[in-house]
Order: sequence, then structure tokens, then C-alpha cells
Amino acid sequence: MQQFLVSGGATLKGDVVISGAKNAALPILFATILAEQPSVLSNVPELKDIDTTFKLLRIFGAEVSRDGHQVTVDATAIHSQMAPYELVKTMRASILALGPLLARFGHAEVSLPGGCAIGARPVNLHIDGLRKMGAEITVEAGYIKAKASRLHGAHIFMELVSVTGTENLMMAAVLADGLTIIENAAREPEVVDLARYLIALGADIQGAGTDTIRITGKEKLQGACHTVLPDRIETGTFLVAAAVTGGDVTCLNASPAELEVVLEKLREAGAEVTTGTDWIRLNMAGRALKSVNVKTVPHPGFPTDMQAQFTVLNVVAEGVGMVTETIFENRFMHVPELQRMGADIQLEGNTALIKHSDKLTGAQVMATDLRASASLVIAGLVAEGETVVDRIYHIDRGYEQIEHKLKGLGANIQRINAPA
Ligand SMILES: CC(=O)N[C@H]1[C@@H](OP(=O)(O)OP(=O)(O)OC[C@H]2O[C@@H](n3ccc(=O)[nH]c3=O)[C@H](O)[C@@H]2O)O[C@H](CO)[C@@H](O)[C@@H]1O
Ligand SMILES: C=C(OP(=O)(O)O)C(=O)O
Repeated sequence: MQQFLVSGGATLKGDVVISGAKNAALPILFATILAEQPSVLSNVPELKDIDTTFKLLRIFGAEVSRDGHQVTVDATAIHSQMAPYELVKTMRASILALGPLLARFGHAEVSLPGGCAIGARPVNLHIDGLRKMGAEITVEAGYIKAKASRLHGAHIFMELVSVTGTENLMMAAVLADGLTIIENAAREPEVVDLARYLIALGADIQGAGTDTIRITGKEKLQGACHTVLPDRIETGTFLVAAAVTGGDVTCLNASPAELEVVLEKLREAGAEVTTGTDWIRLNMAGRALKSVNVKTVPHPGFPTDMQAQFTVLNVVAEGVGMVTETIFENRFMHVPELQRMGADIQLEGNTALIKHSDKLTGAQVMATDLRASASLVIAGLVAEGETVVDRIYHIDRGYEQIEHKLKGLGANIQRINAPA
């Protein structure tokens, strides 16, 4: 098992190139299943979750090849519609195979993903929506078994805003017979990027990025070329790392438009943030960091995937900050680890009250999920002494070469093998 060894104290400075968004690349890769021709995708990040998706696509019978960040998928000859537990258990986004397989082939079997460290994460909204579109669905021996001769359009109101739920239903609807209307749809930029790719395949989709999406199904879809949008969460993570170390960092190949609330919070915290079309610069310019209150909500509000990083920001900042998590019921697993490093955080229900700590001390800490891991690395950057972050396979799911990118900014971080 690998670990990160982080020595605190460096001020991050310089440029970092942002990768393509994991949460856009994953649905888009699953959407290649819908087309009977190859697609060429650019800006696909090199991540564990992307490799898991390639494995699933190959099990289904698709041909997948990668040349750097360019990926070609040919799903013409898919012969299996079964996503096995062994892979699904390592990546919840595997549920995104369900909509496309069912829509194109009339049947699919996808293992139930199960819960994870951040919460129970049920998929009832995906199943209910597909049933409304005419699918017969049973859950047997841990597998969702779905069939339909051809899905039909439906009017679906989603009880809760669900990102992958919206994506699964949108992918199913593009090959369904007639009009599907998804109300209370997720408005995340990754949903919009998926819609852009589907439209390039020939799909008829209107309203992506609003809470009502209208999709008129087509008989067939063709292949397309598409460039995945920049990762707004990776961008935000580097900006927070720059802020807490009093640094001056420019994120290149970034997309400021998708990160407005986060940039506003960073300005409120005292950072000087400037943007261009595809770059964001954060410069602390010797200013003190001030605590900020954040409450996670669906887009365009403050993203839950930036909550752990802002928890650390508040530990370092002067004052008292309140962080409220409203999306996932158990997304404060980083708090006990930060407390072990000396952070003063009180957890009450879904709110963390965070007081400024004069200093954090390096310690051995355990990563529990992707963004919690990132927050522990950030804490290690400002802690006195050495921090060992354990179980970094979580980080490898979603951050491309994080240690190389941080080293390029002057951080002292190494990937090491855990002692046997
Ligand atoms: C691969 C991907 O894109 N992952 C993102 C996606 O996850 P994901 O799409 O899994 O998250 P959802 O938006 O579906 O979850 C939002 C809330 O709805 C609940 N829910 C969801 C579906 C359902 O059928 N029933 C139900 O109750 C969830 O448990 C959660 O409390 O959006 C989350 C919220 O922005 C992000 O943190 C994840 O990084
Ligand atoms: C929670 C996340 O991912 P996933 O939905 O794949 O678990 C994330 O990207 O922060």
C-alpha cells in the first residue's frame, strides 16, 4: 500500500496544468456505449476511475485505446451487458453503465454499487426514472436487472437533485421512443458537458444546465469527437492549497466560469483571485487568510466536493468558520484526522465549527475518501514536521499525478511504500 509523505512549510508558487474533469469524463465514457461508431475523446485524465471504466467497457466488448489524454472508444461490437461486482464495488460511477446499455440493447445487469465512506448513496432515483420509461427492473443477488424492448419517453420529476441520476436518465432518453422531460435535474457543469457530447453524437437535448431537460429520442447515434471540460474540483483543490500556504499559483487549462462560488469564497477569505478565459491565479500577496462560512448545495451553489478542502482552509484562517454539509450524511471523515494534527473543530450534526489553530503538527493520518484525502495532503503542506497520509488509493481515483503537480509548485511531497 502506498502513502504520501508530506513535509510542511513550503509556500506554493508557479503554474499548474489542470486535467480533464473526472466527473465529466466518466459519464462521457459510458455514453460511448450508445453510439454504433467510434468516438475520440480529448483531455481524458489518467486516473484509477478512468482505468476502471476502460475495464468495464472492454468487458462489454468495446475497443478502447489511449494515446496520452486522447481516448478512442469503439462500442460497435458490444456483446455483454453485465457490469460485475468486482469492478462496480471499486467505483460507484459504474452505475452509469445502466442507462446506456439498457437503451441500446434492451437489457442490462449492473451490480448495485452499495454505500461508501461518505454516505449510503442509494440509486432509487435512477431505477424509478428508468421504470417510468418502461423498463422492468428487479434487484436480485445484489444486481440490478433491467429490460425493456424499447424505452419510451416519460415525464420524470426527480425528488432530489442527483448528478449521476440525471446523467443516467439523460443517456437512456436519447435512444428512447419520444419525448422525455427531466424536472429538478442536476445543473452541474459535468451534466452539461455530457449533454454536449450526446448532442455531438446526434442526440436532441434541450435545457442541460437548467433544472428542466427535454430529450427527444433517436433511433441511432453516430460517433463524435469531444474535449472533456477542465476539472473544477482539482482546480479548487490547488487554489485552496495555494491559499493556505500563503502562495501565488496560476491554474492553467482551467475554467473559471464553472467555479464562481468557490472563487468568491476564496476572495472573501482574503485571497486575490484573477481570471482569464482559461486560467485562474490566486495570490495571497502577504495577506492573512480569514475564515469563511460555507454550506454545500447542488450547483450553482457551493460544491460538496470542495467541502473538506475548505474545512482545512478554516483551520488555518483567522477567526471561526462554519462548514455545513447538506448533500451527504457522512462527509466529515477528515475531521478526526485533522483533529489528530491539532485542528480545533467541533462537529454538531451536519455542521463543523472550526476555530483557527496556531499550528498544525504532522502526524500519520488515514485517507477515507477522495476529497478527504486531498484535505489531509493540504493540511500536511502547512503542518509543522512530517505528515504521512495512508490509503492514498482514494486520491489516485480522482487526482492525476497530484504529487508531481504539487512538487512543481514547490511542495515537499513523496509517494512512498507503506512499511510491511
Ligand atoms: C461521479 C460523480 O459525478 N460523482 C459526483 C456525483 O455523485 P452522485 O451522482 O452519486 O451524487 P448525487 O447527486 O446522486 O447525490 C446527491 C444526494 O442524493 C442522494 N440520492 C442520489 C441518487 C438516488 O437515487 N437517491 C438518493 O437518495 C444521495 O445519497 C445524495 O445524498 O454528485 C455528487 C454531488 O455533487 C458529487 O459529490 C460526486 O463527486
Ligand atoms: C465523491 C466523489 O466521487 P464519486 O461519486 O465517484 O465517489 C468525488 O469526486 O468527490
